[in-house]
Amino acid sequence: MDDIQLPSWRHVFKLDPDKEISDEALDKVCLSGTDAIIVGGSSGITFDNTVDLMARIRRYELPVVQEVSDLDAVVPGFDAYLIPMVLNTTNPDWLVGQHQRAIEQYGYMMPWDLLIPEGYLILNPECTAAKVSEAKANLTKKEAVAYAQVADKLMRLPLVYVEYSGAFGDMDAVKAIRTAMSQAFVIYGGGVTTVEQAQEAAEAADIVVVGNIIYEDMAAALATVNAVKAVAIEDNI
Ligand SMILES: CC(C)=CCC/C(C)=C/CC/C(C)=C/CC/C(C)=C/CC/C(C)=C/CC/C(C)=C/CC/C(C)=C/COP(=O)(O)OP(=O)(O)O
Ligand SMILES: O=P(O)(O)OC[C@@H](O)CO
Ligand SMILES: [Mg+2]
Repeated sequence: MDDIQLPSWRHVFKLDPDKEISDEALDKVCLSGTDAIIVGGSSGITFDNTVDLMARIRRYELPVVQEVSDLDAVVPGFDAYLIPMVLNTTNPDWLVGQHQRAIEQYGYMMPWDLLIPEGYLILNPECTAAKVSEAKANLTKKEAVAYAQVADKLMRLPLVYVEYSGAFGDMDAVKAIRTAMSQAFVIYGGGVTTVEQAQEAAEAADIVVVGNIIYEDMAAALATVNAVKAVAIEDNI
């Protein structure tokens, strides 16, 4: 984690291997001033489409990390691997089950130093990740904060990812989660499409992730970089 200086990240683009992106568009994303690229998605992720995207991003200097959502699509060569553990899943397979099988399968070849576990809190019941991981995503603010505290204070995970993929979330809830953390950084992702939303998210979370808008409106996506970085956030931990 030290090697990729994740605590200094403020803005990150998430690229989906299952979606087409032209070389020209990728150039804009990678030279945008964002702090890093996350490669991941919740469906249609394969080894081949992930290798292809990683190789194209590797031409640039910025860090590139894979968010693992399918064991068959783990690709060597990323700077680090984000490992989601879905805190509010109703099926332990998405919390520790697949993880146990992955560790058993990789054995001594597991690059432990490159793994960054993230307590994944999915708060948009309509998003693919919620459906895939059987998450109970309709939570009150109090319930959401308590889940995040499980990750931070009991599991001591370095990251809590508040996921609203596809919809702009409740920034009061994100702020309350961040305030309740003792050591975990809070990543926010979901529905950031405008400068105003980027600013609001940057006031609430340590790191803001921007995904879908890249494929819909490149200018709007690029504008989120400076919008996030212009917001100073006080150290929380
Ligand atoms: C030699 C070498 C490099 C080895 C690597 C070894 C390695 C890294 C092994 C993996 C270790 C490990 C413990 C893996 C865990 C495996 C695993 C599959 C865990 C479960 C992941 C999980 C909980 C998936 C559920 C869905 C989810 C939360 C996905 C991630 C989030 C995401 C990308 C959401 C956004 O998706 P998107 O497609 O944008 O969604 P929309 O449709 O809503 O836009
Ligand atoms: O695609 P969007 O809605 O921007 O969300 C970003 C990210 O949190 C998805 O995992
Ligand atoms: Mg997406």
